[in-house]
Amino acid sequence: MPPTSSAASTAACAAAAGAGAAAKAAPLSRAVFAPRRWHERGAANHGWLKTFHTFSFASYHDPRFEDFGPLRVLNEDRVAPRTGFPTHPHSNAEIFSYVLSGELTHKDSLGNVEVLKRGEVQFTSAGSGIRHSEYNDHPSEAVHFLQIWYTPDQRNLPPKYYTHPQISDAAKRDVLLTLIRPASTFTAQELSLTGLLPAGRAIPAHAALVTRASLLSPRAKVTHQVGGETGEKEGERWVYVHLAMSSGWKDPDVYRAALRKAVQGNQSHKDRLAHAANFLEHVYGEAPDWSTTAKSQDGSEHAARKMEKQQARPQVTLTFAQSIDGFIAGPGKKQVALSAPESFVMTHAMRTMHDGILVGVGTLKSDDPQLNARLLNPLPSGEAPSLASLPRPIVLDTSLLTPLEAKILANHAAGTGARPLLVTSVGGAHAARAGWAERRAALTEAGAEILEVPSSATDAAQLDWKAVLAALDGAGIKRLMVEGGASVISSLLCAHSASSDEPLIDTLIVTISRQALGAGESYVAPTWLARTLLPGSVKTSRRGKARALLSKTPSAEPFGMDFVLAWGGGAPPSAAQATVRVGETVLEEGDGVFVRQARVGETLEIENLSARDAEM
Ligand SMILES: NC(=O)C1=CN([C@@H]2O[C@H](COP(=O)(O)OP(=O)(O)OC[C@H]3O[C@@H](n4cnc5c(N)ncnc54)[C@H](OP(=O)(O)O)[C@@H]3O)[C@@H](O)[C@H]2O)C=CC1
Ligand SMILES: Nc1nc(O)c(N)c(N[C@@H]2O[C@H](COP(=O)(O)O)[C@@H](O)[C@H]2O)n1
Repeated sequence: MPPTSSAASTAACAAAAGAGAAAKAAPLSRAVFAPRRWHERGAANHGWLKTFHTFSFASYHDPRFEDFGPLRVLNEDRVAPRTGFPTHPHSNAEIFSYVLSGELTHKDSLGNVEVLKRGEVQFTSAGSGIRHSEYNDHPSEAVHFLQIWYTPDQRNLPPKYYTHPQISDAAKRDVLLTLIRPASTFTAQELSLTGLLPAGRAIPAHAALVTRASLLSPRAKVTHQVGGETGEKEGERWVYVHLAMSSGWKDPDVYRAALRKAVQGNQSHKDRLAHAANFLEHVYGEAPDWSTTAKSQDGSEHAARKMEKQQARPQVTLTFAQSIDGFIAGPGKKQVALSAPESFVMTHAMRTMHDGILVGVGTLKSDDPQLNARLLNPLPSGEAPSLASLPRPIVLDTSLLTPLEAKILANHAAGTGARPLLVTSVGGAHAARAGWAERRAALTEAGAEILEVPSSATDAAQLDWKAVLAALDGAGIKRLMVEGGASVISSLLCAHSASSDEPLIDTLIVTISRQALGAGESYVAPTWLARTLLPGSVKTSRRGKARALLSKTPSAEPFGMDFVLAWGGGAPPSAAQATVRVGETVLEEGDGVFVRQARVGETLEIENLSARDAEM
């Protein structure tokens, strides 16, 4: 039976913390988030048992991950049919099993025998000592469950055992259901109960922690109020959120091997193409189409999305490569290959997803680029990218100074490149300059199309971005990739930022090279970059919509020695795997996140970004 929606476990763990005034239901102000990625957790595949360990456990040992407050173990286990953990002892641990799918048979030295199914929880306070076994007696179905251990704050307590009546999915849907609370928050009469608890009653733990579960519907949000379950007034708490791997087991060895190849430069050309296509599909929600008939069919999906937004402009991707110290070219605007070979392939793959690639005339003169997709050759089909799949080179060139011998013109004349489009200003100072009309005629003769648009109202020397985009849209450019250089990137970012209600950039993709240039051409001051791009800047921003794109956590992907960061893109929410946002951290299935320095009274928002249920 396929795992359907199940529950996710949110473990909120108490920490000794300094005092501070209680905030009133405000978002976390100074909390520190540290993701624990699924493929970085300890993992073992014993055949009968597939397991992930958040903390050191069994043969997995990492001194950085021993515990988190009283939270000592968080294992996500899949046990094959008719196998399990034979009888073994425990003492001074509180053990919580949470079944996501399948059946788990528990037997212990206190005489308890129980077959736990989805939605059933079981808690053993091992105290001075118990022995138990956990078995999957089902003939054909694996059991998938979380096992979580807490370290009690008292040693050698009398052993105790608790279960719940089955908790339905409906009871956990779109709420944070409290399963465990500190024993100190129960009455003596409540504490005297053991075994099967009344429906809805939380389980007491001998530790300062609260454990909650949720089944979040697509796009639903829940809010965890820090310290809200224990009535505290002030101080700091720690929170751990774990997103269960409900849509199926993922093999960490396969993932790590692919990652190693990607970062060590061991990818074959085919691997590089596949890696680039996967990444772009993740960002845009569609993979590049390299069939010979691709491109210039007006990208129906993009056109549809555009119509939804009623924009008279193309979908815009701004992309560039920068050194680790923030330069996009060397001193004197000398062209530098900052991108690793792997990310160059990704950039060329991205080019084939756009109708036009735009640069300023500065770049055209200094780099003489081709703006084609030659690095994709050969495609998986064995062929070179077809002429029909190539984007049109576009140059912002108000004075029409594009050299007649530019490669983009030569390629077009030779039948190996799409027709260049030169964007110039209509009338005005540029057209009045000596030789403008002659250059216009010569460039047209050389095969270029000339597009005239008004100059910027605020800066007569520059073209107005809204006018440029509208004109390109009219010329059939429905998807535009802006590559640079320094002045163009800077002016587009400024225009985007200034245009609060009608942002101009839909997707931002930045290749961060590990090279440091020390000096060179930067497109913008690093502090401005940080203010504009970094998550959190939205808080201080008065430019809501425009900055909204840039204030989200970007996707990050290694390409050889580079990291590529992508904001926006518009991929539809995935239905294959759950993805949730915890504060500003995005988790995929099997990931967790440590949240430190959350203050009592503050709120942590968790949102399901995917098109399937998320279980925490
Ligand atoms: N690392 C990377 O990813 C990339 C790096 N680069 C590097 O960038 C450098 C070139 O940058 P730069 O010299 O600034 O040249 P640009 O390519 O940014 O071109 C700037 C010129 O474009 C014209 N222009 C017209 N309208 C506008 C507008 N609205 N905004 C900005 N420019 C406009 C202007 O010329 P006019 O008034 O005559 O029309 C302007 O001088 C090169 O060293 C190149 O190697 C380039 C691309 C990518
Ligand atoms: N992605 C990327 N990485 C770099 O390191 C770069 N220097 C650039 N530069 C851009 O690519 C153009 C060259 O294009 P062709 O290979 O000739 O097609 C260059 O002009 C910049 O726009 N990009």
